[in-house]
Amino acid sequence: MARKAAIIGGGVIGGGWAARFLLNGWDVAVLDPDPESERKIHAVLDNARRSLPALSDLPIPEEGRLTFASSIEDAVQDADYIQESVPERLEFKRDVLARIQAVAPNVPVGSSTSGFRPSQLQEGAINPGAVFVAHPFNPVYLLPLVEIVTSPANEPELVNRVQETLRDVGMYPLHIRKEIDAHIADRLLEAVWREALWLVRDGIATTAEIDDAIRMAFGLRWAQMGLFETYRIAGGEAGMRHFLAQFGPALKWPWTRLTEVPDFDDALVDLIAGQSDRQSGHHSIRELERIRDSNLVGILRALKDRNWGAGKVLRDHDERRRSGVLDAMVGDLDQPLVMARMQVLPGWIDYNSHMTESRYLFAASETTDAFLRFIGADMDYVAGGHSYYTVETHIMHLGEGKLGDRLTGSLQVLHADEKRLHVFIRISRGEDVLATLEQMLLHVDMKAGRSCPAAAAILDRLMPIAQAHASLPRPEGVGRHVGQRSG
Ligand SMILES: NC(=O)C1=CN([C@@H]2O[C@H](COP(=O)(O)OP(=O)(O)OC[C@H]3O[C@@H](n4cnc5c(N)ncnc54)[C@H](O)[C@@H]3O)[C@@H](O)[C@H]2O)C=CC1
Ligand SMILES: C[N+](C)(C)CC(=O)CC(=O)[O-]
Repeated sequence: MARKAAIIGGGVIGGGWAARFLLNGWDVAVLDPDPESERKIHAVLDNARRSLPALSDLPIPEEGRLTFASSIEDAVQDADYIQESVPERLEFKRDVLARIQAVAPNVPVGSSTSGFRPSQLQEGAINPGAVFVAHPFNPVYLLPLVEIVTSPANEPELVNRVQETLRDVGMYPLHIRKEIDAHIADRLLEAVWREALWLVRDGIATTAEIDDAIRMAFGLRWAQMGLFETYRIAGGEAGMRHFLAQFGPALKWPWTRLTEVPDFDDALVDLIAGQSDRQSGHHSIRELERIRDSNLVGILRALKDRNWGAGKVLRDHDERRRSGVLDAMVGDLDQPLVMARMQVLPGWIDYNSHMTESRYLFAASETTDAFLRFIGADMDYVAGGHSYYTVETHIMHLGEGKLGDRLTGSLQVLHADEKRLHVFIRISRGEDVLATLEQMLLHVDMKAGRSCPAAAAILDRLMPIAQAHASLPRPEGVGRHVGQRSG
């Protein structure tokens, strides 16, 4: 049975939480008194459905059930997890938490608060131990970080359980060592934000120029290495010590106005809002969200290819899901085995507006790799020095994949012996086969650089499948060479 999350407050952040849980297969109940809330949540969900599935080549779980509750009691009933995302006012949040705990005192309830400490939220609570801060980042359905801030009232067992829950929906819980106003990330962001306001107010730069200064340079560095690793490199071969010796004294000069706050008078608000309108007003907010989301997907996928930073979180999430997905997909062993489910992503489309040829080979690799893991030739096996290498592939293109198409990769074993694995892969959209790939793989001793028999445990899994597939009709196209007439 699907687990249930109750989302209390369905604005910018509550909507993002709802999408994160729903697209990871949880049922979600949203409570928000705003009469427009349902429309807004659906708009956020539409954007999330375009972007989140593109982070992985595994199929996303079946979407959970979304309901709109009419009361807190209704929303939190049977909930496994509760997330509060109401406006940032302490008394208001305390009141909402008290109403939640009057009906669900023992369910973990995370607060999205950007600045309050958990002990402030826990004051006067019915069960302070179940209340903690789970501070996410916009868009919650794409960005993995969630700052977990706790107080001594929170038992380690609950904190571990909450982190597990959030990992399950693809997030990266960072447990902050000590509670502090505004946690970690918002302290850093506020420093930049405050300085930027001065630069605009003093006429040094426009909002667009400040954004360029960030996105053309250090924003890119921060996205993949953060601050300290970046500065270590900036110290040259001598590293961080040299960097500190060179730039540490400059902190005293001082370049910034960090402790001062500009007056938010009408003149400053008009200046910033006016410049922002000129910079970005030709896009609606939902359009800007879509631009942001597809850029984020591109960056995250690049990091995922490198197994680095936020990309490593995506990979780990795939690994956690992979075995469950495979078990649910494979089906009868005496039929071609559905080993991969994929979606045609924007980066797979070429100048002919269809799925580019190299991606068919990629789709086949995903299929074969899943099969190899299925028979036990997984990463541990490879780490032991043995693997399968592809020595020949023949691709036939039979149809056109289009952006967003959901594809399956199925695999039929044509022949297997202790060294050779000869397979036939179909890349299909529903019943339509878009491409077939015939491949020969050889089992190799990677250190020696030559073929050798596979381990007995691998053959024990492989050979029964090969025998079962031997009675399947031989697929049309097996053994074809380029230029051969069909029929
Ligand atoms: N906007 C952002 O970038 C981020 C905000 N946060 C935090 O998330 C929380 C919510 O912020 P946003 O979503 O930006 O605000 P928002 O104004 O977009 O959403 C707040 C929602 O709460 C609803 N609400 C008001 N009274 C309620 C009640 N009694 N019960 C249920 N819902 C109620 C409102 O109708 C509104 O839809 C705040 O604590 C904020 O600090 C955290 C991370 C980022
Ligand atoms: C502006 N903000 C303080 C609400 C921002 C956050 O809390 C996190 C984010 O998404 O930047």
